[in-house]
Amino acid sequence: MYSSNRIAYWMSDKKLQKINWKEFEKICIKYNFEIFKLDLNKSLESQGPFNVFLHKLTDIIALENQGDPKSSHIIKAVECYISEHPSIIVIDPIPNVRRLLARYQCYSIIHATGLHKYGIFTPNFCEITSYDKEKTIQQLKDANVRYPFICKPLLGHGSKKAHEMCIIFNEKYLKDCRAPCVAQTFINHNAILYKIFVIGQQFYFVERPSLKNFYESDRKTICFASSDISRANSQSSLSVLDPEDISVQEIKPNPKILQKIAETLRLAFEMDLIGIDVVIENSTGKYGIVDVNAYPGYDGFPNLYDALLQCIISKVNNKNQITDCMISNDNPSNIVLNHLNNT
Ligand SMILES: O=P(O)(O)O[C@@H]1[C@@H](O)[C@H](OP(=O)(O)O)[C@@H](OP(=O)(O)O)[C@@H](O)[C@H]1OP(=O)(O)O
Ligand SMILES: Nc1ncnc2c1ncn2[C@@H]1O[C@H](COP(=O)(O)OP(=O)(O)O)[C@@H](O)[C@H]1O
Ligand SMILES: [Mg+2]
Repeated sequence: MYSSNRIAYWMSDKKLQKINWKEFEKICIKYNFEIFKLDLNKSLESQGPFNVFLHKLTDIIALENQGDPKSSHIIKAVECYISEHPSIIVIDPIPNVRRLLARYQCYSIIHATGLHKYGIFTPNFCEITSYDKEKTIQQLKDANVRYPFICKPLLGHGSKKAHEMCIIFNEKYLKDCRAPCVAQTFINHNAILYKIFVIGQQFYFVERPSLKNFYESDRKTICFASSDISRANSQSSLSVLDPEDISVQEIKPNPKILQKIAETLRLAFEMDLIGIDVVIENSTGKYGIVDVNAYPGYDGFPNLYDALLQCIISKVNNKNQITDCMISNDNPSNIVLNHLNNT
C-alpha cells in the first residue's frame, strides 16, 4: 500500500478550511489510501514516494509569474521532482494550470475547440497592450470586440487583483482600460450565471447571481470586484435588473449542452478539476463561456469527496493498465529479440 496508494496534497490553509478537507481524509482512509500534506519548504524527495499529487498551487504560480523568487523556487522544486518521478499522477499538471491562468490563452483554447457548432461560444476578446488610444481602438476593431466590454486582468487567478475588472461603454473612457488586460465583449444575460463544476468525468452545475444587462452608451466606466458579484450570496446593486429588463424571459439551461461544455473543456485543458462560468445570451439563447477556473470551490457539488476519490482511483487504474500493457508488450519484443539472437 505504501507507494502505490499514497496521495500527497498541497492547498492553502484557507482553501483546506473552506472545503472541509478532513472529510476527504476520512474517505481516503476508508478506501485504503494514505494521504498527507506536502511540506513545500522541505526536501520533496525525503517526503516521498507517493503516486498521486493533488494541489491548488495557483496563488504560488501567480506569484512566480510576477517574479517572486521564493515562489519561483518552490514551483521549480515541485516541477523538478515530478519530472524525476514521471509515474506520479499530478492533478492537475502544472503547465496546464499555467495555461489556464493566462486569460488570453485560456479564451484562445476555448475558441479553438469548435464548440460553436453547438451554439456555444466565448465572447470576442483581445489583448489591450498599451495606453495608446489609437492602438487600442485598432486592437478592439481587429478582434470585433464591441461596446460595452469588460476589461479583465491578464492573470486570472491567485490574487485579489486578478478579480478587479471594469466595464467600458464608449471610446471616451478607453483610458480606463488597465493595460495590459483582456477586453471581452459584454454579453447580456439577465444577471444569471451558471457555474459548471467538473471532477474528472463527473460534473454538476449551480445558478449564481451575475451582472445586469448593459448597453453601449455615454456613461462612465463601472469598476467592480468579481468576488462581489457571483458568489453564492452576493447582493450587488450591479446585479439588479433595470425595470425594462425584468420582463425578459429567463432561459433555462439545457443540461446536455452544459455537459458538452464540461466534457469538451476538460479535454481541451487536459485538466480534471475545473470550474466553468457560463452565461446564456438573451438575444440568441447561445451559451457564452466567460471564465474557467482551476480547482474551484465546488460549493453544492453532491458527494464531492466520493467524486474526487473516484476520479483519483480511475486515473490510478488507467496508469496501472498502461504500465501493465507496457510490461506485457515487452514480452513479444523480447521473444523477437531472443529469436533474432538465436538465429
Ligand atoms: O472567481 P470565480 O469564477 O468566482 O471562481 C473562484 C476562484 O476560482 C477562486 O480561486 P482564486 O482565483 O481565488 O484562486 C476560488 O477560491 P478558492 O481557491 O479559495 O476556493 C473560488 O472557490 C472560486 O469560486 P467558485 O467555486 O464559486 O467558482
Ligand atoms: N463577457 C461577459 N459578459 C457579461 N458578463 C460577464 C462577462 N465576463 C464576465 N462577466 C461577469 O463578470 C463576472 C466576473 O468575470 P470572470 O471572468 O468570471 O472573472 P473572475 O475570474 O474574477 O471570476 C462573472 O462572474 C460574470 O458575472
Ligand atoms: Mg469567474
